[in-house]
Amino acid sequence: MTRVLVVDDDPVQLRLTAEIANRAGFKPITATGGEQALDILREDRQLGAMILDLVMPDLDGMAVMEAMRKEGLTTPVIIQTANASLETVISAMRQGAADYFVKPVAPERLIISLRNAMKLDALEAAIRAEHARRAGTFSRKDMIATAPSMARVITLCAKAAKSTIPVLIEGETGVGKELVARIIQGTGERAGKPFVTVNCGAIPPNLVESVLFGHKKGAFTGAHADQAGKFSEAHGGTLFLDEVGELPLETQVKLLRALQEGEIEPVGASKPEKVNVRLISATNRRLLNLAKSGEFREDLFYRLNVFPIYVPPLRERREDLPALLDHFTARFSAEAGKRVLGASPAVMDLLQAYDWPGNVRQLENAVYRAIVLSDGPFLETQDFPQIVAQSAGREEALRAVEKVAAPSEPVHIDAATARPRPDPAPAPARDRFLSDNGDLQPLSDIEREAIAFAIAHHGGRMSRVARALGIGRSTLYRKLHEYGMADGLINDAA
Ligand SMILES: Nc1ncnc2c1ncn2[C@@H]1O[C@H](COP(=O)(O)OP(=O)(O)OP(=O)(O)O)[C@@H](O)[C@H]1O
Repeated sequence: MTRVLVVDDDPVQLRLTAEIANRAGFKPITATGGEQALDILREDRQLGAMILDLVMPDLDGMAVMEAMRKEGLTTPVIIQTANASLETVISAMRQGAADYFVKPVAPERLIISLRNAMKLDALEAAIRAEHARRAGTFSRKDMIATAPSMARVITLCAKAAKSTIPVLIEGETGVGKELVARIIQGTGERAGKPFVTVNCGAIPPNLVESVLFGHKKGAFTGAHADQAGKFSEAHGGTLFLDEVGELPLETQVKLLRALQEGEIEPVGASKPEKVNVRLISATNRRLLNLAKSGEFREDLFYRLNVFPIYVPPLRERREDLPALLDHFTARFSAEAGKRVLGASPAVMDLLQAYDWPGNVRQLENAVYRAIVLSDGPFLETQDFPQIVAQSAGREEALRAVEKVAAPSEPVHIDAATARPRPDPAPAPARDRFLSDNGDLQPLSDIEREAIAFAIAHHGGRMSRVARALGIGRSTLYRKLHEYGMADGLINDAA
C-alpha cells in the first residue's frame, strides 16, 4: 500500500486529510511539524507523496521544501494552504510543488491530486532511467527493489561495482538480470563507457565465435571485410553475456582463453589482440548444474562465477508489485497518450495472487496491454484478461487436484536445468496470416485460403459457401476463376 505523508499542525485538519487518504487506499503517515516531516522524509525514501501545510510554527512548508531541495529528497509535494494568496502559490510551485489546494479540500480533488503527483513522479523516474540507460549511468534508484529479498542483491551490486572482477547473475527469465548488470556498470568506474549486450542463446552456433571475437576478411565464405566482434566493441567498458549457459563448448574454450590472457583471436586472424573488458554474465539455468552434467566447462564456470548474484523471482518479492505497477502504468500511459491514474484495488489483489512465471517482464507486458485496453482513469481487472484467465485456470486446476499432495509450482531456476541440451526450440505455431518465412501473406492468398476452407467445410455446396463468406454467388464464381480453382469444383447443390 502506497504511503502518503500528511503534515499539518492542526490536529483536526490532520486527521481529516489522513482519513481521506486512507479511504482512497493509501497508508497515511502523519507529522505535526516541518522538522518531524523532514525526519520521516529522510528515513522513508519510498513515500508516494506528501501533503504539506504551508503555515506551521516550527519549520513552515516553504522551509521544508527548501530543505528537501538541498538534501535531494524527491518525494512529490502537494501544498495545502488556508489562504490562497497567488504569491504563496507561485513560490510553492517554483520550489517544485506538484499541486496545491485551499483548505478545506473536497476529497475527490485531493485524491486526484495525489494520483497525479505520483504518476508524474513515476514518469520522471522512468525518463531518468531511460537517460541513465543511454548514458550508461544506471544506478540503484533506477531499480524498484524495496522487498527484503532484494536487499542482498542491492548490497552485492554495490560491492561488485567497486571492482572489475567477473560477475555471474543468476535468476529466472525476466527478473531484471540485465538491469542489475547495468547498475553494476553504471555505478562503477566504467560508468558511461560502452555496455555491450550479447544474448548467447539467440546466435546460431556457427556464428557465435565470429560475433564475440570478430573475423578477418576471407575467413569464411561471405566474410568480405574485417569485422570487429562484441569483445572489441566493449573495449574499455563492460560485456554482458546473457544466457551464457547456451554457449557452444568450442566457444567456451575461446572465452576461457580471453578471460585468462586478456586477449582474443578473431576468426581467421594470425595473431591475438589485447582487449580490456569487464565481463558480466547471466543465466536462467543454474550454471553449476550445467557444469556438473558436463554441458558447461567447469574451468570456465569457476572463472565466471567469481562473484555470484542471485536475483529472486517476482513471486518471492511481491512487496515490489505496487511500485512496479505504478512505474509501468506511468510510463505506458504517457507513451499511449492516455490519462490512466492507477489501478483499482481489485487489480492489485489479482496481481498479488498471481505467480508471475515470466517475472517483471511479464508484468511489464501485462501492464502495457492493460493500458491499451483501458478506457477509464483506473486499470480494472478486465484490462488484464490473460492474468484473469490464467488465475481462473489455476484455481480450477488446483480444485481438480485438491487431493494430490504435489504442489503446483511454477518453473524454478533449479528445475530449469533438467532440460536436455541442446534444447530444440519447438517450431512456432504458424500464424494463418504469415507465410513460412514470417512475412505477411498477400490479401489474395488469404482470400484464396478462406474460400478453399469454406468449400471444404460446406462440402462444395456453392450457395452455402457464398452465404457463409458473405458474398454473392456470381462473385464467388468470379473469384474461383480468378484463383484457378473453378475446375471440377463447381457443384451448385444447395
Ligand atoms: N526492479 C525493476 N525495476 C524496474 N524495472 C524492472 C525491474 N526489473 C526488471 N525491470 C524491467 O523488466 C524488463 C526485464 O528485465 P531484464 O531484461 O533486466 O530481465 P532479465 O532477467 O535480464 O531477462 P532475460 O532472462 O529474459 O534476459 C526490463 O524492461 C526491465 O527494465
